[in-house]
Amino acid sequence: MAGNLQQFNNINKTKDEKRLALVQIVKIDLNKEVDESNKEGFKYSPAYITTRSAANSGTTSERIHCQLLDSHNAQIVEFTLSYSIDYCKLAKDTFAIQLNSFTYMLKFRTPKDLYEFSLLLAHAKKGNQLSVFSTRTDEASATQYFQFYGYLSQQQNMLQDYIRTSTYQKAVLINTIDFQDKVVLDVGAGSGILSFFSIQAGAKKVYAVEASSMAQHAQTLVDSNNLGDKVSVIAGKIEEIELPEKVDVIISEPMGYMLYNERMLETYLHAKKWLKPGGKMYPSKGDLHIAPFCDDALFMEQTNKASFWVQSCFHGVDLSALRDMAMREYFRQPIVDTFDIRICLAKSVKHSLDFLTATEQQLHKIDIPLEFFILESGTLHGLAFWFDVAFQGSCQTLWLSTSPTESLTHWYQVRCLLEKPILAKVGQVVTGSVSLQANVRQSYDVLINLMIDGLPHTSSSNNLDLKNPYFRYTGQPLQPPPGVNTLSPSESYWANLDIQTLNMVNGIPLNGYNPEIAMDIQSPTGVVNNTNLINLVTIPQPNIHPGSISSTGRQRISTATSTAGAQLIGGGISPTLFTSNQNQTQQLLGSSSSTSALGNFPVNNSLMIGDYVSPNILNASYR
Ligand SMILES: C[S@@+](CC[C@H](N)C(=O)[O-])C[C@H]1O[C@@H](n2cnc3c(N)ncnc32)[C@H](O)[C@@H]1O
Repeated sequence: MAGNLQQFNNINKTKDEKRLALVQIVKIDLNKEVDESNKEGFKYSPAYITTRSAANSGTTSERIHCQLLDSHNAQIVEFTLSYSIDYCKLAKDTFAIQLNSFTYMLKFRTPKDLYEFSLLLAHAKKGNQLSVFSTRTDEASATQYFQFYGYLSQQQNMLQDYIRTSTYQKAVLINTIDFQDKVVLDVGAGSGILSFFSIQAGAKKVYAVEASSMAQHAQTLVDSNNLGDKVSVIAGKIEEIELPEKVDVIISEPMGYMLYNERMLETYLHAKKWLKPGGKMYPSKGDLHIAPFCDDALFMEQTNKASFWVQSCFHGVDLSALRDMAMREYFRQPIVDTFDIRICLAKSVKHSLDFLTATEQQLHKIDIPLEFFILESGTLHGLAFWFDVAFQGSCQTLWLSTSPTESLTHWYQVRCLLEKPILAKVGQVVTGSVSLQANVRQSYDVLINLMIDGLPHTSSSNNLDLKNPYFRYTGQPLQPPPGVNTLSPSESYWANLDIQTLNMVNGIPLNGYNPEIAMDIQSPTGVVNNTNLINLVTIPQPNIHPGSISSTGRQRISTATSTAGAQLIGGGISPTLFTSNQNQTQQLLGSSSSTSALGNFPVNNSLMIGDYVSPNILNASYR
């Protein structure tokens, strides 16, 4: 009898296949009585169980594949261990496992052998338990999601969002004290860009965890940048991987549309199980802003689309029975694009989330009470959403903003329409709520409820599907909403021109009224070359693509006239300009040409839309 389990543990048929000895296997058909031959079976005679790990489809977790073999190596039964398999210890040396309608009694030579075998099973069952991620995510959604992020082109789109990427880099580099000689966890590392920034700030070790196949590309970059000793790329989900140590800092870019789409913030919060007490989070806080807006054109556009279904004789067919369904479908779509802040009828309500203290569970249902003091009369067509995140570093706090008043990012803004708009008058108070209910499609059902305070008959609500937004951004310059002019536009235009003319000499703008500007320096081409003015040709341009979102969408509407002011919000200014003088910065910010002010890169909006594939085309866009 080959009863020593330890001895058989060492018999590896393949690298990860183990053959374990059993005393005997008795198969019991629960519907029949145990026959005589099976009684014999309890005598010691060799039998085996072999276990082999097999990758789970689409995930990095492993299953344990088992075979029960008799003494002649013939297979008795084959099965895969899962958390749902029933097994129990029957006696100090006997173990029962139920597979389909049969129970197999596995009798071991000694209790110690049984104990070792049950440890193996317990471990396998644990390994097969659904992770937090799998429990909350539909498998098809996860597959599509990680396929999306496995494309270099999608990572490029994010990297090329200049506001996003440069704000992250700046947040890290102005707070090197938080990174110097520290251990960092990069949650959802993608190409590894945030890991590289952490190393630039002096981190001694970075664990770059990435669940999509992008992990391989990140490894390539780590190797080609000779950082293999400092950056460890770990392929897998944060919820399922193990780290060799706890970390001082967690860095991540987990924000989706409306902040919460993708449910990756939950992954970010989950990662705190690896954070040392007192550790830092980059970013550390998120604010979701919500404001009521008026936009007749948008409302009409959606309504008109549904009007197609009003036709009573479309190729001879009456479609009108589906008109209401079509309306429902269009109004269930949150609209992703940008707008002039002046369409907002009241100041935004802010809902803050402190990433250091928040829990994953808190994000399963987010209820936000609303109270708006109407500042502008108009038809309230719905709610506009945008978000800001803060990097509250030990040295300095930096904000990354997706506000309509700031430079456009690839998150744009999101608007949720009401099918039944509300007429709101200045001085009135609008109350209500937004409820975000997480779903297994890595997104949220958005329920909005609004009414003029004290007037229940004005109440209006809508239920939207954040997973299926309508991508409406065209890149066209923004039009101010009608009815915002309190001065005569024609007169103020000419008045403005007069002021500009006063400030020009031979068509060249003066630095205010500064008489000291020398206008007499001639370039070899004969063009006046004023050293106080920025020279777009000779300024070294950063080797950074300004991003696919740019000047045609919206330049930052800013009251800040200094570079410092712009730096605060991570505005769309090239790093080289942080050192240039105020005139230069202002001149560039004021640029309205169709080439980017940041590096003379031509901006092609149709290309941009092509890069950020509309969810309505592929139904697979997360950003
Ligand atoms: C918005 S991208 C950010 C990529 C990169 N950090 C950057 O800033 O460019 C989010 C990344 O997180 C990964 N990710 C999402 N959920 C994850 C999870 N649960 N575990 C590990 N990676 C995840 C995605 O595959 C994706 O590459």
